[in-house]
Amino acid sequence: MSYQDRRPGRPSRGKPAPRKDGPRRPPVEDPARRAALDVLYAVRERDAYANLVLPDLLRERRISGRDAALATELAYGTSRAQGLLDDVIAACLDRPLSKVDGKVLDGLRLGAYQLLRTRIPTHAAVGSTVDLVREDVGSHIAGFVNAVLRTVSEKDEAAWVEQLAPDAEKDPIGSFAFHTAHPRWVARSFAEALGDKGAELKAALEADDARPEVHLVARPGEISADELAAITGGEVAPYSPYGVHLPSGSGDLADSEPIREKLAAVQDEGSQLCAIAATKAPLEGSDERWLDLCAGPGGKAALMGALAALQGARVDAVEIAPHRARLIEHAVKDLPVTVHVADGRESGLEPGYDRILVDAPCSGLGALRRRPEARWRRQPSDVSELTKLQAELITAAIGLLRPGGVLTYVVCSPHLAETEGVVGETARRNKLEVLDARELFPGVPRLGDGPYVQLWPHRHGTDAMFCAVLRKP
Ligand SMILES: C[S@@+](CC[C@H](N)C(=O)[O-])C[C@H]1O[C@@H](n2cnc3c(N)ncnc32)[C@H](O)[C@@H]1O
Repeated sequence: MSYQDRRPGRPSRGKPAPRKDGPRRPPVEDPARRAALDVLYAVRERDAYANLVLPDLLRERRISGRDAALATELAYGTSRAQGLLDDVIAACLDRPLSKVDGKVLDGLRLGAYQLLRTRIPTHAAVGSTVDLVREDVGSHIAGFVNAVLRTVSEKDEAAWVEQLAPDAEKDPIGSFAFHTAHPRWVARSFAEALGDKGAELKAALEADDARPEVHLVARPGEISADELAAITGGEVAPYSPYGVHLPSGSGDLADSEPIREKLAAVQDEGSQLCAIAATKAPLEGSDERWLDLCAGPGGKAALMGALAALQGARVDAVEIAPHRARLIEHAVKDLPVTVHVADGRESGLEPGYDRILVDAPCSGLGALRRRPEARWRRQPSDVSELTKLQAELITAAIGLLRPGGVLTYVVCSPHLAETEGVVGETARRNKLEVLDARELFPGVPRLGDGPYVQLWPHRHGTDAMFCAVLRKP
């Protein structure tokens, strides 16, 4: 289908006639789809993060209730499924996708998502999308958008996948990747970490494509997980003693009382478990000086700080980005945590720490559920740059650790290069003892053969966090 094929007003056989091109009608009031489309523009044009743009936009425009839920579903769902939607749209065009104007493509993605992955009726999905694109790009494009979306609507998602996905026998990873809207390289990295190209890979990718639950952490010493669950209507988490899982659709939490009062914060249960592990790794001798070397925005620093307060320890929190350091300051207010804006590779801090957490910058492949557009933005080449930085940060941490001290290395990724690869190599080179991290995750099932811990959404309901614990001789 090309722009020329479908001019506005040209009737299409057997389908509802597109609207006549006439004087511009006032736009239909559709705040949810308008917000979702504006989020897609921001992600594509400004490299914005959907999960940061949308909440601000909903607040600014006072969109709430069902409209907010629909905007969220459409903005995040469309971002998450982008590659799959693009393949379907491309199959309906007679020109490369790269020749389609950016705003028009965002509109087509939004429309195709509604057609393939929601129960919104075809006429509403198509009509509302055509209206939005017409408003932003002009009437001349309406016929084209209408025609492409009508073609998309001729099959459901399963039929499109059947037509376009690689053969499952010949290319199981490519096939699962296509079915679950993941780039192939991401699916391959999951397969390598799991050691599986079959049912478990499928389960991992499916869980990664589902909307995640929101987890809260109850601040130790302030409120128990039971109390927090009772206040919020959530459920006590299965593994973290401080965790609460909220029911889906809990809405904007920033204003809820426990969070405002700093009794609780939003934090994935896997992150909680890793921060707790960093504070519990076995140690002989003093246990008072703790360091969080990559601390922004401060989730783990706050949990470590609360645990440090209970046992008379202190935490230094290092962060290279000043704006993220400010977020840490906010998160650790009233806790025994000192924030330093510095490069962790040369922080200038006094060596001799008893415990150090290196929660290193990483590809984030373990939290793709929470960052809707990330899977399509990340590139394999990002990983090699990151592993260099990760190794440098671990090496700097080793220099700051006292003999007998423990270093916990965490990334939110299952990619072997930034997990076992970087840790194994750096530990060998520096003659560190690798401890069995599984012992620091009591009650957590399916942790494999050790000594490292890799959590997974499909096994544990957490982000895919990796944790290694090393002791300096
Ligand atoms: C994975 S995040 C840490 C998350 C944090 N621990 C939490 O739980 O909220 C990694 C952080 O490291 C910071 N960072 C990147 N390079 C750094 C460096 N060379 N030194 C210190 N921090 C760095 C990033 O800005 C980012 O805030």
